[in-house]
Amino acid sequence: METLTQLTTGLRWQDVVDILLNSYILFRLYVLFRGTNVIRMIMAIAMLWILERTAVYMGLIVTSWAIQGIIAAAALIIIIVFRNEIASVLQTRNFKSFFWGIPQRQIQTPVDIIVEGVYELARRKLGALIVLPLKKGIETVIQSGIPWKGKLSREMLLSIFWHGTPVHDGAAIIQGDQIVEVAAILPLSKRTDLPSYFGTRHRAAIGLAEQSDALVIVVSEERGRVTVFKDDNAINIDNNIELRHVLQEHAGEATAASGLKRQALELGIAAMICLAGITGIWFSFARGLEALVTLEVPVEFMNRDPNLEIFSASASSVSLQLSGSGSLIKSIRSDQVKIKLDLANAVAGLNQIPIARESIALPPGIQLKQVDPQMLEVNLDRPVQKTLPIQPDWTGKLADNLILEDARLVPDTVKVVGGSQMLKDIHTIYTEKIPLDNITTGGTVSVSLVLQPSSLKLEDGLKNRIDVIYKVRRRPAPSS
Ligand SMILES: Nc1ncnc2c1ncn2[C@@H]1O[C@H](COP(=O)(O)OP(=O)(O)OP(=O)(O)O)[C@@H](O)[C@H]1O
Repeated sequence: METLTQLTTGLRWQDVVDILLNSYILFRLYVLFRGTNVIRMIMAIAMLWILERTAVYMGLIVTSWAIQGIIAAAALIIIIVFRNEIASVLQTRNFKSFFWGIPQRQIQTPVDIIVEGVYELARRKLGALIVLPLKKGIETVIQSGIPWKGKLSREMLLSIFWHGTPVHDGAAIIQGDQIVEVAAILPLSKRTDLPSYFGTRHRAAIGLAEQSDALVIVVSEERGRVTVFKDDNAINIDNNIELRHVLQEHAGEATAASGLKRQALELGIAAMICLAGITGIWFSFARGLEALVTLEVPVEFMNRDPNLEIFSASASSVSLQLSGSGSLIKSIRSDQVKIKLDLANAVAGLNQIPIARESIALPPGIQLKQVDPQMLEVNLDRPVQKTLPIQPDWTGKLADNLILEDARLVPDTVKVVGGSQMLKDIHTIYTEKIPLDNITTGGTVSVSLVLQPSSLKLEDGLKNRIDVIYKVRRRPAPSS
């Protein structure tokens, strides 16, 4: 319970959307590919992934590498081996079914109409091939014929298989109470043990029965006989009662397979598995074994009064200790973390700005552990200009027999820019130290100015160097 609370604390609404959205995408993929071999391969890959995670958790390095390799190869195999199946699924679905369509409930096949139609075809010796698919799709096995959206009726069956009709060759496919396709080409069986009177029509029926769970009815043109093919069985039908019985059995399976309750249960379980899977993946990334990192992040100031300038801050960057799952922490960069301090309430002078949690923007899944320092001192002031005299900062001592007679500075004043408060107390700018010890004659020395405090600046374009022209003379010898 405690672990659950730990896991869910700090869960943002974006995280919930993240989990739900990806679960829905996974669920839609399931709905799109269910009943095909692709979904079985994807499930196998999912199992491998769980194994791989377990191996990583247990520290089985080579095993986890090996499984990773198998997963990569399996993903490639799916695309290559099942490319036709994938293409066929994508082609046969419309836009709606990709995103929100719920699979339609199978409408019950009207068995009596088929029985009547088939026996009428047999009586008239009209060859016919009728397919009643069950749960597995047959799109990938047959060569699709001509789409035919027509309500199933005895007359419709007779007219489709009438010799004069252009679509009488091939098979008619019935789904629910609709004939959905005619002139479909079925795969021929390669069996060698078939009776000699089984020509290509029968072979095609056997071929489809072998490769799917569909039931196929054949009306022989030559013999006027009805045969039903299902799985590996060929059932010779002697009368319409027998045919009704076989069809009802198949229709019962179809209803059970596509019954609303069963379908709702299957989709409900699939939805729960998708949600659980994505939640597991999300938590393993976002809340996996916790790791720590310390980042030095530069501070950005915002909402400053435009009449004030920042003349100094106690630090320009802040050290943040962050925690999160190992994989997230490993990939984090300092430019993904931002610290924005609000100076809207700051006034001229020294301001203490606390570094609040809200002013730190972190990537999703990363938590803040520690901030150092927790407060910044920011000195704001109105910038002003001031012209100040320059003083040479002599150091050391001239030789005893020499006197510094004159020193001229070029220029002898300088324009500086700084905060108004600070400049109030500054009356002179000093040069860097000029040693007297080595001076023996007059001359010129080029020196730089010392700008103290560091927020003090020279006016734009001014050079931080001046010339000091000095003269020395010999001290008159003491009169004896
Ligand atoms: N692969 C196929 N898929 C769908 N229909 C096929 C296929 N091959 C043949 N047919 C259908 O079977 C007809 C040919 O039947 P054929 O006489 O060769 O078979 P049969 O098994 O002897 O049947 P019948 O007893 O009716 O003569 C074709 O005109 C066509 O309508």
